[in-house]
Amino acid sequence: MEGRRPLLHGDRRRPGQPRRRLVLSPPAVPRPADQEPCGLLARRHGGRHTGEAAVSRAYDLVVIGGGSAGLTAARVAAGLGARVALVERARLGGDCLWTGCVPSKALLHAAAEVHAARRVARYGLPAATGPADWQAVTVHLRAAIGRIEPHDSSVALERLGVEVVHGVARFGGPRHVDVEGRRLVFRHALIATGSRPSLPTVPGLRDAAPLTTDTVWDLDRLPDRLLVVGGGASGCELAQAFGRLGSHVTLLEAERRLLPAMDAAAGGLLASRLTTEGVEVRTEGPLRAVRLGTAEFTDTEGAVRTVEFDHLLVTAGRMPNTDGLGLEQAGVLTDERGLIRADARLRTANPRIHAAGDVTGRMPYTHVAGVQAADAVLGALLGLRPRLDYGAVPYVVFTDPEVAQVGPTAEQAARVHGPGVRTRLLAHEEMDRAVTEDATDGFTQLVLDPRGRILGATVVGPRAGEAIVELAHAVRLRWTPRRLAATVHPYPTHADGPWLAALEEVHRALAAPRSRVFTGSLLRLRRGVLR
Ligand SMILES: Cc1cc2nc3c(=O)[nH]c(=O)nc-3n(C[C@H](O)[C@H](O)[C@H](O)COP(=O)(O)OP(=O)(O)OC[C@H]3O[C@@H](n4cnc5c(N)ncnc54)[C@H](O)[C@@H]3O)c2cc1C
Ligand SMILES: NC(=O)c1ccc[n+]([C@@H]2O[C@H](COP(=O)([O-])OP(=O)(O)OC[C@H]3O[C@@H](n4cnc5c(N)ncnc54)[C@H](O)[C@@H]3O)[C@@H](O)[C@H]2O)c1
Repeated sequence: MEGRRPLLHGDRRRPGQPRRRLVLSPPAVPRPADQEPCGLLARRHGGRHTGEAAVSRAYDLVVIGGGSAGLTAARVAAGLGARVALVERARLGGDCLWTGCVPSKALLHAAAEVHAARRVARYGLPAATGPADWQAVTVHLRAAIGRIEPHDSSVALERLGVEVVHGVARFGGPRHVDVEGRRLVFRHALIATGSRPSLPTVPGLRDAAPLTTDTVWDLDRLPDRLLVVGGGASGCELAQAFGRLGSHVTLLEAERRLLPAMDAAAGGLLASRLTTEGVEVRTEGPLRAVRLGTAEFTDTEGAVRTVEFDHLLVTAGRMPNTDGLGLEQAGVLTDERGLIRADARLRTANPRIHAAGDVTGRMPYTHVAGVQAADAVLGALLGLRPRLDYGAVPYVVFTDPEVAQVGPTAEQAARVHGPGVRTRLLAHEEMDRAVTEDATDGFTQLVLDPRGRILGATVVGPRAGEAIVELAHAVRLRWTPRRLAATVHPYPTHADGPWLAALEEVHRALAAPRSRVFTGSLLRLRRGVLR
């Protein structure tokens, strides 16, 4: 949809909204086992255990799941004046707050500081050596979570007029959800139940009790030898973070490169950076078996290789939380992976029920979950037809260097648009800000369609996550590099990458033989006039 409204689509926090409560002493990261039993919660929130479900007045919207998608949906719907209930079985805040974006970015920040401290000898200061203090690192992670959590809390939602219902939700029919003995009748419902880590079927893997992104935060000490299985976004971020903190890390990826879904050069560049930092990168083949602290995989030549580890962390993808939801009773369909089937407006097979977030499998990121949720609410409650342009949604892997992408890679674009697709590459040796920071391992690449419009882009380097934003504008608005180049950028910034790449394209176009005919004639004419 053109002209999106930022307030409705803001995902985590509305601009300018004050934080309501500051947690001064960091809370422990609660585990599911620490949570109150559902029965107690159900009683506290008005459920009755009489055998018969207690039926409430119909809600305009019942939201199932209190993660990035569900929270945004509830806030937007309450803001419209709707009668909203949000059901959460565990902790409000979902994956992003407790086990995803927030702890992983806090961990990467701690690791970056440790990494910098190890490198200060070149400025005449004593360099830090040895492993970081894991307990101190987790204090930082918990503090970050603790400062964001109040915004996502029941108190904050209830202040907005959302009724928060604690317990496991299950559809009992096409128009109602049952929660711990209570029946919530709805005009519309939103499924925002998210996803969880999936474990590949590998002999011995489950017996090895692998860590996942749900549990790695509960480690009580820094692993000595950590094997990370899966070189996607989670695997790369966590491998680099643990390596910098002092673990000996092996990163095993089934495909031939890291971040296989992203630009090939980006994955290669990240692999060489991780290797330089001491991470053993094995992009050779899938994990085949695990036994007694040893993992087996087959290398590119077909030979069986082994890696020894103390801790095993599996980051090999995620699966949707759709089992046990009573989808059949609700008339909602899923695909073979369990993802909710929904149309472009996020309506499921039951038009009263929408879906948003990871459970849809479409770009599983927090910012997408929030926008989908807001769109679904506007569609359900107001009959509007917002439509997210997924081709213009940027995403970022927060390693050092950051890897940011919007739209298709050159390979993907060529498959759709044919041989007329071109790229314009700017190596970051050409970018003075990168030179001043000794961070020239990176590049900005524009992917241009046969008509010369910006279809996609990759940025690898510091602050790539910030630099990609203007390229997302360019993709969404179908800009040419000339259009992008017309805005003057401050010097020297990391935003220079997109600008210099666009300027390079403009200058090359000016120097092309066809343009030279025109510029040459104009020059000769002006020489004649101004003799
Ligand atoms: C390590 C890691 C790092 C990440 N980093 C980033 C990042 O930097 N940027 C980014 O954009 N994305 C990141 N992500 C992805 C991001 O966390 C997810 O895309 C996002 O949290 C999905 O939100 P959601 O609302 O769809 O699901 P969730 O946050 O998973 O919320 C779903 C909620 O539904 C509840 N629920 C499930 N079933 C029921 C039921 N039957 N009844 C009641 N409640 C139920 C769950 O308890 C949960 O709270 C990261 C993910 C991981 C794993
Ligand atoms: N910065 C971010 O925005 C960020 C960070 C982390 C995670 N996430 C989100 O969380 C989701 C999950 O991330 P993820 O990294 O777990 O999943 P992913 O699907 O992105 O990557 C999983 C990787 O594991 C590999 N793999 C699968 N089975 C394997 C095996 N048996 N042996 C070796 N390798 C194997 C796959 O080839 C793939 O590269 C992603 O979809 C992503 O959107 C986002």
